[in-house]
Amino acid sequence: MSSTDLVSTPVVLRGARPYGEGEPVDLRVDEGRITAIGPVDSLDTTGAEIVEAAGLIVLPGFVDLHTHLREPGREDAETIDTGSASAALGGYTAVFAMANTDPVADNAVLVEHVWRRGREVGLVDVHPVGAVTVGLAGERLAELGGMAASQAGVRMFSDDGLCVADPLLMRRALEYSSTLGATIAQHAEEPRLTVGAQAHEGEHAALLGLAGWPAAAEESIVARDCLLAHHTGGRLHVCHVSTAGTVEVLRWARASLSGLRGPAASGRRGRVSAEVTPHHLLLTDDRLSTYDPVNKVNPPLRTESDTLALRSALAEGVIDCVATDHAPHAPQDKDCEWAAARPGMLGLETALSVVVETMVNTGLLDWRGVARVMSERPAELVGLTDQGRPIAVGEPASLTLVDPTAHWTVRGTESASLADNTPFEGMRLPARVVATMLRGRFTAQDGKVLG
Ligand SMILES: NC(=O)N[C@@H](CC(=O)O)C(=O)O
Ligand SMILES: [Zn+2]
Ligand SMILES: [Zn+2]
Repeated sequence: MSSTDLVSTPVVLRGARPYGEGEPVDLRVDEGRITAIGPVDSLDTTGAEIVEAAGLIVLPGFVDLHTHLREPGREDAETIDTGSASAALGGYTAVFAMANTDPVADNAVLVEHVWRRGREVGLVDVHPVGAVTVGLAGERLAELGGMAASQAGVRMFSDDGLCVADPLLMRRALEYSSTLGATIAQHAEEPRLTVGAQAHEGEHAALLGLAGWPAAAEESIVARDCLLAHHTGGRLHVCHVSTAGTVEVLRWARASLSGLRGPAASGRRGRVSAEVTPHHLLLTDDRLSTYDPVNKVNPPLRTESDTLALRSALAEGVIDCVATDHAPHAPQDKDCEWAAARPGMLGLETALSVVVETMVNTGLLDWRGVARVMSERPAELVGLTDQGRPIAVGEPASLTLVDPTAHWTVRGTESASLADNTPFEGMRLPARVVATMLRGRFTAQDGKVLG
């Protein structure tokens, strides 16, 4: 039995505001579900642990469609255990673990192993993402059916880290996965346009003499794949959208290719969804001047006008959700010269604060909107039925308590992740996750992980 199945003590959360709206309420949780919601001090507290939550906001637990947990293969950078702890501290109750491990998660045995290990740790639901192609080699399709039918019930496939560049293979992947009700998450990067690329192709890369990664390398693949999704009826999810041009392509695809939007259209005419990372919402390529590889990421940090376009697209729903692309790296892979460093940034513990800084404090999203982009929409995209649910009686108690008035200073060394490659080091950010509850049991409280 996994620790998440243990019967938990009843809890009454006292005085929090669901979605930051209306009057504070008390919310009672028994055996993993919300059993009562009422005015403060109106509920039966018999046998319950009372948790004071005045001034806090309660949201549905966050769902991350894009996490790198590095196990198996790079347990020196992250493990399912440490990555789950980081997720719980960040307010997450479910994460999708990318397949670019060593060995690659391209078969039923491996995805079941990751899934089972996630259950044993029990801090967050770990859903393995299966590779699209065998060994991420981009040559032949992996056994998608076997992974979907395994205990792990894989519902998302991705070669993330690499692009499924061959259009015929991408077509076949979309066709095959649609019969499984699964989604292909594409790392959109035309490899011929990014040979040796080190940074966003623009003014800063030119000044520093770094080989450029042009926006068109992303946009051309996104355009191609939207057409293929339309043609095949497959479900496409675009990973880490980073450019204003990609936003325009998504807008066009949704407006002109009928059937690309909304659950009603899923299945027959194809469907396209997209995510943006917190770092692409906040950071720009002017950070490159320090040559600090902590700023190296794929796709690269872009320009300010890109960040602004990404923010509006997220607010409007052209980009569906926030996904962290939490990419821990061991010190020897980051504390080295720029060209040798691996791309990737930590993200799980800072995601909410960066979303508040870029989306809430700018007036682009309210807390209801935060629930939509960090929990409800990602859960819906992959068909999770017990995550991203309304905060209502009878629903699973997978919840995140947030202090909207807190400020904190990011320190990589204080994170639960094994790695410390946060690009937000030393930044003072707004809002803090105070507690995370997975099916009625606290997984994190006041910055501590509860195992
Ligand atoms: N984002 C990154 O820069 N790196 C990711 C791979 C990826 O998401 O493409 C990683 O696995 O480290
Ligand atoms: Zn990627
Ligand atoms: Zn990734």
